Amino acid sequence: MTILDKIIATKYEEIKNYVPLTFDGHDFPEKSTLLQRLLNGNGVISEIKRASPSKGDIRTEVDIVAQAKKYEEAGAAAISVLTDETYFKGSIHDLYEVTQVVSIPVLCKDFMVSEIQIDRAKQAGATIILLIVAALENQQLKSLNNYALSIGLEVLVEVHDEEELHRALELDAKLIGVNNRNLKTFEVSVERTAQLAKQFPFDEGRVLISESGMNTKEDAQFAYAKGASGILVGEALMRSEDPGKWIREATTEEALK
Ligand SMILES: O=P(O)(O)OC[C@@H](O)[C@@H](O)c1c[nH]c2ccccc12
Repeated sequence: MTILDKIIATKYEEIKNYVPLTFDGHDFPEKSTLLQRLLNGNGVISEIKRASPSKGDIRTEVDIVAQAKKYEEAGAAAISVLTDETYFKGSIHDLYEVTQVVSIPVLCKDFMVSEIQIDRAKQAGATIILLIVAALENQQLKSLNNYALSIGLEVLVEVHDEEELHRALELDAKLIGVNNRNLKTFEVSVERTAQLAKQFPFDEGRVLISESGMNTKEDAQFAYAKGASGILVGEALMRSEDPGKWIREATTEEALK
């Protein structure tokens, strides 16, 4: 059993125990789309990540509202909030706290296997959800994708190899994330982005986002040079003394317009 299998199995258990949310799903600051922002220029999807199965605790006691505001002020393309509780020490409440205070797009970062989770993400104010191709059967992938789009959410479709990229393209996904980290072995290599970029149809209105293992500005420049429009950064920003500076240095001028 891989770690991904374990996370998914736990997720099904978690879903059984969901208590209805009290958030009303309205009155959030209005948010632009991530796709539009990344078509304008290269930017950083900045993540709130307290812990992870590969790194253990990163910064569990962070003031996430302050952190999210720093991200937004620096010109982040979007904010990603890890909501998985068991393996990442996040929660749907973390997401809700962030969506209330920012007006840039917010990604609910979780292992989506059911429409209930998508409804909850929306109720908590997310504007984007993640679908991990490696974690889903084709039918499930399609129906969750259609469902999320039908309720007005954007979908970031995550891939790790060529076969998964083709499955994402079959959905006509516009936001495709190449995860540089293998979720089965935790191995990280930015070369993944370079490899898959070679197969990527950079037609109008489709963007590649390079996810994970972006530790330095040079990593960001490398990903952009290979064709990425955005990068998704968690740990480096959570550990940085000045996440705003990190984001500004990895964002192009056009992205801020
Ligand atoms: O902390 P990093 O290496 O910058 O990675 C961020 C992000 O890409 C990573 O958190 C991530 C990418 N895809 C995921 C799927 C589930 C959970 C987490 C992730």
